[in-house]
Amino acid sequence: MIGAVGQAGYMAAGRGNWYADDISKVIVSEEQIREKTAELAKQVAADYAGVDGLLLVGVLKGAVMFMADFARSLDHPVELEFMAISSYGTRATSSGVVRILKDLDRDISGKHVLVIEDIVDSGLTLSWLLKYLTSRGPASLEVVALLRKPDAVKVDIPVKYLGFDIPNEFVVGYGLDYAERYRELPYVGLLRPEVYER
Ligand SMILES: O=P(O)(O)OC[C@H]1O[C@H](OP(=O)(O)OP(=O)(O)O)[C@H](O)[C@@H]1O
Ligand code: HPA
Ligand SMILES: [Mg+2]
Repeated sequence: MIGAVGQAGYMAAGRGNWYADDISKVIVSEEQIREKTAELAKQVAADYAGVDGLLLVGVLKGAVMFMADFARSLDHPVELEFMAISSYGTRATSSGVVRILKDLDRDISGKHVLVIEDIVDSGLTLSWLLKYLTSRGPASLEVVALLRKPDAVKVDIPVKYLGFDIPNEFVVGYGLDYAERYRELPYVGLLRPEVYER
């Protein structure tokens, strides 16, 4: 479980000031994200050395920042594909109903697929997505997830490449939103409950 670090540095640097009253602390800093992303990319590059046709499937919108940084850290040729799925909408808990907003644009059969996710919370999104992708016949299928909430997981998901286990609280930033806001923050922060309980 990763600890919290102070927010003062970001405030002093003038980043995320708009949200100063909404974020109570930084859960994963920009530097921690950068280091972990490089570490995960190194593992993946080693595991897939010599493998042709590695396809990263990013789960929009939350994975947008992580996908971009991970792909650029990876010393291996990849192709990029995106799906947009949503189960949270404007709520702070999963609706349990996964909706496809954008499907794959192509056939993934015979491809080595890595799903890129920002967070495994209840696990419902990935559980659904892994079944869906498996039915499309990839040569292999694994998950790279930046964050996981071990105390929230309802469905056990095999996450081969994991960044951080974090506390079971609602977080935002680095792609993660509440009601479409906060995605652009460069770090992952704890959203004050007053914001989503308003
Ligand atoms: O493990 P779960 O409880 O299913 O939660 C994880 C999913 O929830 C979020 O997506 P969301 O539905 O908020 O869509 P978004 O990425 O467009 O924000 C997040 O980006 C993950 O895809
Ligand atoms: O903690 C979270 N924050 C934002 N979006 C999410 N989707 C699942 N869990 C979260
Ligand atoms: Mg969301």
